[in-house]
Amino acid sequence: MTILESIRGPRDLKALSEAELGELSEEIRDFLVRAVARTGGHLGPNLGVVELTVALHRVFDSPTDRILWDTGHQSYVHKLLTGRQDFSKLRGKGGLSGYPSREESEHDVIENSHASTALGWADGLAKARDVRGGSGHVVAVIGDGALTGGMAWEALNNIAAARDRPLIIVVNDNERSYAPTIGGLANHLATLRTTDGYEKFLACGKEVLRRTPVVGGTLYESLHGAKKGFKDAFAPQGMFEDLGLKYLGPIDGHDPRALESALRRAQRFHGPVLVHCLTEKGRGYEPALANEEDHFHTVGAMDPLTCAPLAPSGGPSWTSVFGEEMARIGEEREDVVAITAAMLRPVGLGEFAERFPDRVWDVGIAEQHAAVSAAGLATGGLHPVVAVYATFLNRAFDQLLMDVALHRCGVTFVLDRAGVTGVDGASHNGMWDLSVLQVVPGLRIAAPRDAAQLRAQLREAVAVDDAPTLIRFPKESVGPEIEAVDRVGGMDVLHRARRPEVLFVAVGVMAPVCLRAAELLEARGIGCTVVDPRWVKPVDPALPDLAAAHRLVAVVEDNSRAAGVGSAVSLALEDAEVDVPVRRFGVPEQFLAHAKRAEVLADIGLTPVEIAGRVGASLAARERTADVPAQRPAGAAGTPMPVKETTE
Ligand SMILES: Cc1ncc(C[n+]2csc(CCOP(=O)(O)OP(=O)(O)O)c2C)c(N)n1
Ligand SMILES: CC(=O)[C@@H](O)[C@H](O)COP(=O)(O)O
Ligand SMILES: [Mg+2]
Repeated sequence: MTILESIRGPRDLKALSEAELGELSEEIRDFLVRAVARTGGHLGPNLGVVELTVALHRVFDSPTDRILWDTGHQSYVHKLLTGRQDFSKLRGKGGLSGYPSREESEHDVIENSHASTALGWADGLAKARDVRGGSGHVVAVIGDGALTGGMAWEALNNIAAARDRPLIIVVNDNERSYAPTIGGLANHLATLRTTDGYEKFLACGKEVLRRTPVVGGTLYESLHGAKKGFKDAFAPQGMFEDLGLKYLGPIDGHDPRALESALRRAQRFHGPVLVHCLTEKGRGYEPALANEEDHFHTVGAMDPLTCAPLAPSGGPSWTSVFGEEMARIGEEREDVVAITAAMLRPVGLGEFAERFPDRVWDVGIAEQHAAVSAAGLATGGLHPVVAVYATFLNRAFDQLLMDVALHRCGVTFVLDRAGVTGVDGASHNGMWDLSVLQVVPGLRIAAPRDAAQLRAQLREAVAVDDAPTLIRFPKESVGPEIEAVDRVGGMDVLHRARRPEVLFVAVGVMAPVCLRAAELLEARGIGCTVVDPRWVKPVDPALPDLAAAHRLVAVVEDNSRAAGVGSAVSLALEDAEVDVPVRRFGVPEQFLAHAKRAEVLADIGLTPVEIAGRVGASLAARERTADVPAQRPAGAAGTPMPVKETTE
């Protein structure tokens, strides 16, 4: 049995010797490379926190002491040490989540993978402990990237003010988000890193004094008092201390003894203390360290030796189509600029940045700032494109509403990973944008059905300079192009029956799903029209009249059913006094467990068979209550037959 296999919980760590700790770190790294190469996941971040996580669980007593993980993608080692060593289905249906999960363990607190929240959680937990007269430490581990998020500073402002409230912040400083972390904070952390000499000098001085009893002790106390002045002279006053936090560091985040010593010092401190740990993302795995792009922040399933992907890529991604078109637009329009929130390459801005380095900004993990800065850029005469993952735009809603839209700024938001993403679990699905953003006056939203539409709609969007525009597309490979057979208003008609009864409004990538559902219904004698509105907000003025020529409207969107495009279509028909029922198909108002995108879509019924079955049943139900049954050829499916299960 390996040492790792003998670890059933954090208690089993306490008795390990220094040599065993070294062996355990090696076993954990070996395990991570093999397991994550099999399933895909966050390899680089977890390789960087092996010794740190072991030290945390040796010094503190989780779950009495609360250990919080910011963003949570670096919690695999924490899971290994808290009784969860079956990584065979990591991020897969029924397997371990890729983030902390309360359902999995009492050691887990923050489940969402949205960065920069851990310090806020820590502030609240520490206050609750004190108000309730509780005990136990609150320890928040936050990355240098997550520390660039505004919420972290809102929390720091509160934490630092409570000089007598014990709270431990561990900064996991590996100098990277995906790419090297940007900004003044990163520069400041770099300055602090250079005070390493001060810490070593201090440690060495203490060692000498420790060995000279009595005199040494007295001398130590007097020197201790002088230490602050000494530190000022020899080490820059970190802004953390200026804020009122005790600063310990920089600490070698891969040295168990240094880590434990610093954490025990922090433990004894009767106020907020920040432990600045220096770690290496991807440590111990050469291919990760050599990967300049992101040190294997996230990897797909791959051969651990060659790093060759195990699954063949399914063709060009939406991200790559966006990135290529952005670069072409950048050539033609020198007023078009771009903003990323620490995800330049993941959102597809790599090529644009290479060609126009002065026209792209990485603002750190700061989506709110990205939106407000874009309002400034637009007002300054440029056309900014803000590229983020859909789920992360949630936190910039007010800035989009009150800074961009209120001032009618020509800003284009591009949401990658819109709709169900799947393996990253509940907090990563981009399933809220089409609902939340419905209420933004003047905002125009497009949902492309294929690559050609993405290119066209992106160009249409950047041509708008007096209102915000937004384009959203999913995390998957781009499907085959779907030609329109007609056009009604601004909408593409993708299919039209001779005697149409059902109008499918297909939002973006739901077009092929709607076309297949229409096929299944027509096999039962129910004629369908399928339209792709292209721009889903505002609802196309021609849609109510088109709907009026049908008996039922089915709106299908890869977004929450609540208050999405379906609701907007209902409102548009109501306003036009068109009394045709609308069935809304989308994502239920639930937090969806992690699984592959296709598995989740099947589980929530966003498949052609399910949709066709439910549309057919709807029609039948209306037939039963209608005065005059629809005239259909014999054998039509006015009387719904169970839709035979076909593999879609
Ligand atoms: C609000 C938000 N925006 C973007 C992301 C995407 N994201 C996940 S991890 C990461 C980088 C985190 O860097 P850091 O905090 O330094 O942690 P590390 O991976 O270096 O350990 C980003 C940008 C996110 N999780 N949350
Ligand atoms: C933790 C985080 O938010 C990102 O690393 C995310 O997991 C990446 O998602 P993709 O793999 O879809 O790029
Ligand atoms: Mg980092």
